[in-house]
Amino acid sequence: MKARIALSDGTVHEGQLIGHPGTCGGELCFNTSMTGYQEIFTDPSYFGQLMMMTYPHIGNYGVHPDYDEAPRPMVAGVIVRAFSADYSNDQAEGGLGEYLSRHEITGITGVDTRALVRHIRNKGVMNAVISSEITDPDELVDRARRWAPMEGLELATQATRAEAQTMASETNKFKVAVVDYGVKLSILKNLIARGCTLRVFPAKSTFEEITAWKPDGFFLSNGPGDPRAITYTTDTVARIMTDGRPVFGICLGHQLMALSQGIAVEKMFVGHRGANQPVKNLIHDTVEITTQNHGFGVPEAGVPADKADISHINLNDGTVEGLRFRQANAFSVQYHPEACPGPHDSRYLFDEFIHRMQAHKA
Ligand SMILES: NC(=O)CC[C@H](N)C(=O)O
Repeated sequence: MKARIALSDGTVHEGQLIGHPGTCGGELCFNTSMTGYQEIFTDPSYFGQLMMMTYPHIGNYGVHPDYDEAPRPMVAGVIVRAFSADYSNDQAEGGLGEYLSRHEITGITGVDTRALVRHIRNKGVMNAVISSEITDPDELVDRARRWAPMEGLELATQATRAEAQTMASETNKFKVAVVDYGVKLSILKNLIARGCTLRVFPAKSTFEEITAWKPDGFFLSNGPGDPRAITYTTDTVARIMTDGRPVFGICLGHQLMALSQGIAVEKMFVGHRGANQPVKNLIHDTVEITTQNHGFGVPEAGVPADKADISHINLNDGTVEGLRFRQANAFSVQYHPEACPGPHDSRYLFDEFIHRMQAHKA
């Protein structure tokens, strides 16, 4: 079946439907990871976004429940160059096509993704619509134009859990309160593997609700949408930051921590999404290859010296990738140290969080 993708600037490409027949829309992003499509499609930070993979062959190793970062795909839609209906992987428990169909995700294949990625790279990220049912290009472009812009969009309430949940570790060395704005499962697994018993709280939880559990530290998660729109958590984050117990934040969590200290967060031109982004650790003077997924960021000029030190920068464009806060027992990174998918260069950050909780307890 034919499908089309239309961008809000009038660009239209034709291809074939994959997954569920229908119409979907959102911010058109691209990811440069060569593998890991299932982890990417299920990353809750991508809620409300259309995901275009720059790697051309997608689907060829199937799907497996262990690769899920959430119980279902979270992207709004999928764009690929050459979808593979056949797969070959002795672990696979099914094909990507039926997986997308089962979860009612609409996608398009046979699209010149190189041309589309370069287009966005030059013009900046923009909204788009994919459809297998609307054939009129003008109507599709019109729908893309009318789709809600990512700036100002609050999406964490659609990615968080409804109720607090405890996840025990065998050794139970530390109690970590996780504020879930759309947390990736592999982040929780990294904390549990280091002896942390977790209580994962819904995004709207208050400081009192969270601290009643008596955690040894706080973790502020990744998540979708514009961090400046998540105003219901402002008070909670501010009080967590002045509490004294260690705080670690990843991506959206990092952005919320920055905002709580009066540090600005802005929408980026294109953003960083992929498993191959070089980052320099300015404290260790080393380079890490990192996994990233963000469209907002902290501008370097907006980090006052009395508020935070920049600990990491992106080597492609020099943007801020990590902060050590001066007025809080807190550190954060813009990228994803759990790296699912991706190289594990940055997992030392989870160990640092453990060391900080050890030191604070002592
Ligand atoms: N991975 C994330 O937490 C993404 C944070 C935020 N939604 C952004 O796009 O910048």
